[in-house]
Amino acid sequence: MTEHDPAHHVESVLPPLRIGTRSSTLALAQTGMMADRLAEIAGRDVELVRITSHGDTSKASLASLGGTGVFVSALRDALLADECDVIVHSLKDLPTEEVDGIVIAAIPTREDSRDALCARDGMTLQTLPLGASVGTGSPRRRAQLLAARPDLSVLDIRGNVDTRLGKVTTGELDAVVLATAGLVRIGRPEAITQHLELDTWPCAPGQGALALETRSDEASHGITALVGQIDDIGARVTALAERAVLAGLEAGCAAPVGVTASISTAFNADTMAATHSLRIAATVLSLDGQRQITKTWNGASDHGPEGAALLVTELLAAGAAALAPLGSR
Ligand SMILES: NCc1[nH]cc(CCC(=O)O)c1CC(=O)O
Repeated sequence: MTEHDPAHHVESVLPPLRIGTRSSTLALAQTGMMADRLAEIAGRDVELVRITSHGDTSKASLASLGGTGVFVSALRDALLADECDVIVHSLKDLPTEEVDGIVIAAIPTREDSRDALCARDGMTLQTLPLGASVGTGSPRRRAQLLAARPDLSVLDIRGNVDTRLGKVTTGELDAVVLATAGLVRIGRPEAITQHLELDTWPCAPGQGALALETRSDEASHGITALVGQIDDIGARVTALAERAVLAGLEAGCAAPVGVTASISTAFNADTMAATHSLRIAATVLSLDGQRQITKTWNGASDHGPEGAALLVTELLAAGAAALAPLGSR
């Protein structure tokens, strides 16, 4: 998908649908995929509008800039200013509180939500040498790494997915932990030397899911409905259940919290109907990885918000707030 792909040129009176995106390799890859799908269903031209924020140009740590929210705000400002019609985010980077004038019009089918170890020489968490250096900017991943291997030297890194991978290629680090989804989307799945399984290594809430936002005013209803056609109910239910736990804990994407939701479908021969059950597992870790609390909930897939609320109550009752700085959202 390029900004002016002739394959997507359709004669019509409508101006092109403008899709706002960050300019990182990952953002362009995932927005391009969504642009292709929207062009197909919209029957009209689409164009990408690149939005650069302070977070993309500054070398300061992400935390000092106010977290990943800096990227999100720039996109939302452009959407509200009518510089674009749709914006595409990684759902896990979206703060959990709602914003006036904006709706999540679609959460498309989710990519693999597992984290991945990308180590030199094909190594795994088990085979990395004693004291090996592993890079991550995420407190959750740091805590999970130290829980598995307290001897590791976990280094705080930031930058785009390609920059992070580069630190392993050049020998600066022995390994980095990244999201499988991002690696797949930028076409680098071969860099993965070990998938970290969700039952022992829960992901960030919403990891692997995208969120497409539109304006919620009357005039934008047509666009919201159009974008809504690429919503995936399973992705929405699981990703929003995971985010509800994060919101209930009043935690942000930088908190050492992993939440994984999954749906299983069974056919009931008595009622001749399929039942969809939802499982949510939430873990809060201490920053040093030495302590963790995990709670799980199983129920009907349309009771995700209630399940998430119950988990939050149980986690807090078990002392989650004392275990880790959940922080402000
Ligand atoms: N915070 C950066 C970020 N936001 C979304 C992804 C990956 C793609 C996804 O989770 O959908 C990444 C990179 C990473 O965590 O490795």
